[in-house]
Parts: sequence; structure tokens; C-alpha cells
Amino acid sequence: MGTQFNLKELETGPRGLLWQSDFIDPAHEERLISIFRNGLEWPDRSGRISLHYGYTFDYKTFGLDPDVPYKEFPEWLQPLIPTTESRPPEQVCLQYYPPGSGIPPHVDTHMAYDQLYALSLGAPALMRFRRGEQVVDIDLEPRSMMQMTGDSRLHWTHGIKKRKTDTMADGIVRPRADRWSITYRWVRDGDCECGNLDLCDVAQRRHGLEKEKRSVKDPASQTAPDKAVS
Ligand SMILES: O=C(O)CCC(=O)C(=O)O
Ligand SMILES: [Fe+2]
Repeated sequence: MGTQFNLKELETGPRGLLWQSDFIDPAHEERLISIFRNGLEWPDRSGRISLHYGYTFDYKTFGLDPDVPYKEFPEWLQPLIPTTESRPPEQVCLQYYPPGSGIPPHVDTHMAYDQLYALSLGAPALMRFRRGEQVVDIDLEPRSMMQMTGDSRLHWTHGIKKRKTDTMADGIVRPRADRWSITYRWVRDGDCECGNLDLCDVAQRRHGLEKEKRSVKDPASQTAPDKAVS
């Protein structure tokens, strides 16, 4: 059954961050988690681990890698694919975060990708958005769908601290537990023109400031350096 999309901009900011709570129901979530736990072959290492579906992006040519075969979206993934864009995403990434793991502050590469959505499943975690001195913590509640557009996509970094608890705004300390996310990415048509020299790899390249050592596997590792996050 198809899922309804009803994304709305969050009033807390960052600007352009769209949100939809309860994108799927708890029974559907439970079935997915059972597949993630029992039906998939995960990389055998500790910390955050990922599985990729769709195309692989080649950071040498800045196009889709013709040498890596397209990986079909599995059946469980199909009803979770956003239908709000003109085409399905080129790449989908399922990530598992055991308690204590996170993802460093980054902006997903502007050069490769345009639209970005993420669905959260399992335990909640705080995601920190940062733009200069501005900080906004967003609670990634399970079953919520998030879309990063505009400023939130281009001009704010986002990351999840590596820790075993999150301290909420009201002081309550919430333990982390197993979390999964599904990130959807659409390849950019044309160049990013945002011109942000701190965060945009297109702008950096035009100014001869290109970063070396790009990872082919993990777009989130195209991290823009962000100062220590408190
Ligand atoms: O886990 C998430 O919700 C988002 C992960 C992320 O930022 C990324 O994969 O680029
Ligand atoms: Fe990201």
C-alpha cells in the first residue's frame, strides 16, 4: 500500500526542514525492524553500518558509476520510496546505529546530490543542525520522515553525537537504543550554485579548494569540516 506524503516545514527551524510524523504505523515499523534484524546481511563491524540500494555514485567522474550494477530496491523498501519527486531516488541508504554510535557533522555533498529525505525507525536520537553559531537540535522520532530542502539542505550541517544518552531540552536524560534510518538521494541535474565556500563542494572546487580523499561508498563522509560540536 502506498504511503501518503504530507510534509510541513518545522517551525523550530532550520529553514527548509520539512517533517512528517507517523509516516508509517507501528506495526509496519515492527515488520521492517524484524527484516533489518533477521533478513539482511550487514557489514561485520561495530559502530554505524550501512547498506546501499540503487546506483552508486562515482566521486571521480561525479556521475553514476557504470561499473557498479544497479541494486534493485527490495520489496520491503518499495512502499517507503518518496513519491513526491519527479522520479524515484537514484540512491537509498539503510543505516543502523547501535547505541553509542552517530554520524559526524556534515552536509551531504552538493555536487552529487539534490533532494534528500530520511526516515527514522526504532529508537529516537537527537540530530544537531548547525549554521555558524546557530544550533537546533531535532528529535528524530521513530516513523518520522524528514526532508532537507533549501537552507537546511545547503547551509546547515547535521550530525548525531556518538553517545549512549541524549539530554533533552527539559533535562530528561534519554538512553539511546537501536536506531535505523533510510536516506533517499536524488542525483543533481546541473551544478549547485549556492556558492557557500564553507559547505559546498562545487563552490570549493571552483575556487581550487577541493577536498581530497572522497569516499565512494558513503556520501555522508563527504563531510565539510565543522568546528567541535558541544
Ligand atoms: O541517520 C539519519 O537520519 C541521517 C543520516 C545522514 O545524515 C546521512 O546519511 O547523510
Ligand atoms: Fe546527511
